[in-house]
Amino acid sequence: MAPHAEGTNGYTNGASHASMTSEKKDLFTVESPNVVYTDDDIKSKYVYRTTSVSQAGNGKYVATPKETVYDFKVERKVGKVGMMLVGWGGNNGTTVTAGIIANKRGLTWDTREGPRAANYYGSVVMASTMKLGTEAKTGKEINIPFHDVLPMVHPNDLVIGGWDISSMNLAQAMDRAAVLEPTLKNLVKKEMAEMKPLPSIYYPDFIAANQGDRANNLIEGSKACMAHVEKLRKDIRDFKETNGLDKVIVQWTANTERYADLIDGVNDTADNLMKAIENGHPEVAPSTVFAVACILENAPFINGSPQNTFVPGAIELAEKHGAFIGGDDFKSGQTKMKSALVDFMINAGLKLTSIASYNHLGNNDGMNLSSQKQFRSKEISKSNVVDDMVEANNILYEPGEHPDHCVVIKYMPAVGDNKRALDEYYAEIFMGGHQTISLFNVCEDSLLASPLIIDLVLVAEMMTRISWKTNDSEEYKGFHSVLSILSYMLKAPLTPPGTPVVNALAKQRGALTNIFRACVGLQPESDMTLEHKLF
Ligand SMILES: NC(=O)c1ccc[n+]([C@@H]2O[C@H](COP(=O)([O-])OP(=O)(O)OC[C@H]3O[C@@H](n4cnc5c(N)ncnc54)[C@H](O)[C@@H]3O)[C@@H](O)[C@H]2O)c1
Ligand SMILES: O=P([O-])([O-])O[C@@H]1[C@@H](O)[C@H](O)[C@@H](O)[C@H](O)[C@@H]1O
Repeated sequence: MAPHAEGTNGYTNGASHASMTSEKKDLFTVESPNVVYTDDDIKSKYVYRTTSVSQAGNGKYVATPKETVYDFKVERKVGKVGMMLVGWGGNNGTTVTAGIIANKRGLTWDTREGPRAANYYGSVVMASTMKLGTEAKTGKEINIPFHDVLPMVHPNDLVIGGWDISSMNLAQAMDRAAVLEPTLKNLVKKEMAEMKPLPSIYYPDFIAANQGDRANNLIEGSKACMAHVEKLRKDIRDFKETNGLDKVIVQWTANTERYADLIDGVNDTADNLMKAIENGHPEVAPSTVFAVACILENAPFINGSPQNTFVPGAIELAEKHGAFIGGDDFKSGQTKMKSALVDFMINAGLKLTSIASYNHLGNNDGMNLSSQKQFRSKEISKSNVVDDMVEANNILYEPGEHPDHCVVIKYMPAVGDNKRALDEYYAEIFMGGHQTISLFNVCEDSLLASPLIIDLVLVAEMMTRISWKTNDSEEYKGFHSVLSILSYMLKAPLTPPGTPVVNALAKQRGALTNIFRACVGLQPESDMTLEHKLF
């Protein structure tokens, strides 16, 4: 692909590249012949620069710089967006709902440490910044709120709904969750008492038996069927119509399910999965039925739990329909730290040889995970997070060599949502030495997960308004159905079949940041700062 000639306006439609009117004045404008603003969208030509490597024999390589020109288009109108949570009555569901209400109303409440105000701390979109560039005159670094890099929906504007197998209204469920301060709960409970989860599907074999007591808000039927798919599709359509929404994003924040067996002829292809649902096959999980319903309704579906919701047939179905899916398992605390610390240690040339991760917690999630099959789903998602970082360093690790790694989770009711995470990282260092790093991390699990639920909705919704093409095609199209751009918020990132999984936290954030920058024609964030070195 011949690189686009820099400096010429790649557009002939006469649209000026600075005239822009939109409901919300953008924080910045990109002045470039490759970026055009209209009332409806932002179009940019972006030169994507990579290095193509080929083997030259006897262990040598040839590295060839490569350029691909992409045309990106961002729809500027945000529209009215709904967030539907599966498991809305859980600790995460009630906490994120109360948090958005508190922010929307600008609430403050008393605590033992004094007054506290609503915030979005822990959300990368709402509470972090990115470097826009350096000030022309002074060279000073200018950082902007992440939320302002593209026209994104504001969480305060989200219309929230969802399903739960428990009939409790959101105020009762918030009390049951025991996460938030009573002073805050009192300010939002009236509004939350009006929120009632829709009945949901419940296939007992997929979650711990100890969850049975709360299952009193059910759609009839205890295994997959097309009636369930159609009911959930109708729920989404009704929610959209009742609230006058332009789109709905659905997230699974219900209990962790056991892994589903992967069976040829049942869930290996889209057609077989649909047939399996029609035939009521017992190996189709509730989360997969939700995924199918969302794919058919073209509602992005994100799995915040570790089970293998996206069996191969579900991924193929999403690809066939051009629907967005993402997952798996919110990356909230212990694993988030791990994906940063392991990246630091290995990239510092320290040979990590053992990672021991233990945690205990006393919330309902912990109770569900006290059942071996459900714990196994979580053990898998918490264990694979170091693979890419280890494989990338063939100086420290032989092929197939990796640190010892154990994951232990215990249910201790007394501590409730205040998860305790203890980690020990043990490494070989210079000349036969050792380094031991021990971490003790205490947090309300739901206060870490709730901002991730918000980020996942905001980014997934943004992706529905981004399309791309190359010079040799007229048609713009969406990103691949599997939204690997969501990886930063997830423990076990789902990626398009055959593409690599990246777990390193800094790389995940870099991908998210730089893809959004590319959509307005900006080059990736570079820490080279040559302007401060070459003068
Ligand atoms: N920090 C975190 O809280 C965190 C981090 C990573 C992953 N997760 C995952 O997020 C999920 C939710 O966590 P939580 O603490 O809110 O758990 P929770 O047990 O408090 O809430 C789960 C909710 O799902 C409901 N539910 C179960 N099956 C359902 C179904 N088929 N349809 C609709 N609702 C159903 C339950 O009634 C419950 O209200 C869990 O799978 C957990 O592993 C949580
Ligand atoms: O995100 P993270 O802190 O690594 O992992 C957490 C686990 O430690 C915890 O036991 C579980 O209940 C949460 O759902 C979450 O998965």
